[in-house]
Amino acid sequence: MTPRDTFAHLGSIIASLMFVWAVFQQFFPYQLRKYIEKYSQRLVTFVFPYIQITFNEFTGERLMRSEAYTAIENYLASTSSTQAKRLKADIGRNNQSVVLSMDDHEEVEVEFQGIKLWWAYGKHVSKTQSFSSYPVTDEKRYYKLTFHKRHRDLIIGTYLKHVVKEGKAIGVRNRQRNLYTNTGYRWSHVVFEHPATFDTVAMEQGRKSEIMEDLITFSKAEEFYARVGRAWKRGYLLYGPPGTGKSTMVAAVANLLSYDIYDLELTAVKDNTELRKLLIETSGKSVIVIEDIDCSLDLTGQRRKKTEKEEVQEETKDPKQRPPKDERESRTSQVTLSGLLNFIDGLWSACGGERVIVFTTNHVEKLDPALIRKGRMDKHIELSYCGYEAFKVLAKNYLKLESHHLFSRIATLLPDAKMTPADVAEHLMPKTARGDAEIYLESLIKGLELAKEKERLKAMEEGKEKESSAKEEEIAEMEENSGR
Ligand SMILES: Nc1ncnc2c1ncn2[C@@H]1O[C@H](COP(=O)(O)OP(=O)(O)OP(=O)(O)O)[C@@H](O)[C@H]1O
Ligand SMILES: [Mg+2]
Repeated sequence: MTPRDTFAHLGSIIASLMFVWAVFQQFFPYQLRKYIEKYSQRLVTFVFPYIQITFNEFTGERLMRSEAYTAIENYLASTSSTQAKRLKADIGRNNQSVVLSMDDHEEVEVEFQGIKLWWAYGKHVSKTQSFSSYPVTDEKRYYKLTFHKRHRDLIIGTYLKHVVKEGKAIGVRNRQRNLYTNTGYRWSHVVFEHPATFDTVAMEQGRKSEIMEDLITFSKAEEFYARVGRAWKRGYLLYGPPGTGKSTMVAAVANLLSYDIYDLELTAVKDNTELRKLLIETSGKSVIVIEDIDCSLDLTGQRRKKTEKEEVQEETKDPKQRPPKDERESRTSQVTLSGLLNFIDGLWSACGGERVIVFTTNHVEKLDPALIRKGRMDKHIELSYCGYEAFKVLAKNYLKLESHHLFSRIATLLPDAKMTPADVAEHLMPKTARGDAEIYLESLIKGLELAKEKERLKAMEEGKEKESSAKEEEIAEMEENSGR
């Protein structure tokens, strides 16, 4: 029997005595009763050297759900599922996993810096008479923390802060995440449930680990950013041909860090004021992504101009449906590069909470160096054609294959075929109910051979073009010389 059990036993004896007291109290005069009550309380506190703190589920006049209660619930979830004998189960807020918590009147033991503490879960039930004739049962749930009074300072000062911080972090990890998109200057959202993770992204393991480490370090560096006086943000530029996994990687980043995603469509934003409004509304713990940045911003500082075809379409519209000219013109006075840069540099210093900002592009060479300099876009990541290591990731994920005799043939074809991971993945997609890996690998080999041949012809064409333009230049030079 632990000392606390002994005290608990003692407590129940005192409780029984108090019950006896309650029965007989009506026979004692009021003054004497008060006197005995006061001293019995003191006696209990004296012999029971433990402190108890109750955290009710609802607090305040408006009965808001207490943040501390929710944090404790999250904090105790894993201990409860391993220790408690009676558990309650519910669907988590991410709508995917089952969350376990201890049932009524269960208790778990926790250790903090070598000190034992006990968390109990309980409820007070009271019956209140409602307007209908049926009484309504009112349940008030609570967590009760018990610890020895000699640890009072440590528990109240350090441990409770630790519980709330830890519980909130677990809550963030388990929360339902959203994908926000903007229509004009308004965000709307859907639940974000993209399955991509760094395990499914096909790229060399070394680069993958480096990116993951960078992200995790960033997400834990709140104190560092505060100390050096920098806004807690990190910029990523993902570039490469279409179908090499840029959008997939954005989803993997959000899943790794448990962040929301804000997919900012710059072409739908009228001007810098709207852009500012949108960015200020983003919350912390989010990835803000601007896809195809080269198509959204003309890098002279103005937004992409309408193509001739779009202009003609607008002009040939029914005049009744066509917006007035002023409005059409004002809609093309757009977000500027300098506006965007100002926000990236300045805005987030004023808003708390970490943010990862990602630009994607197919044409990195077109980007203004000001947009992608270090400090704005801290990491430049090239996603390129499928190499052997990337292929192996796809084969493992799509076909559950770690090795195969056809792998060596694929390894020799890949470098010259210049096939994107999206195309490789297409060959590995299940096409029949009877999924035979060999059929898919052979289809990929055929695809690679074809792609290699195309690349060869393209190179020849380019070679010819170069040759003929060199010849043209030579002729022009000769003509010029002879004319002189
Ligand atoms: N590196 C990769 N790892 C895993 N899957 C990939 C990879 N690249 C492409 N894919 C697959 O191909 C599809 C298209 O890829 P994704 O949309 O990420 O390409 P992208 O680089 O964003 O292309 P775009 O430049 O056209 O936007 C994805 O659904 C994904 O399944
Ligand atoms: Mg994309």
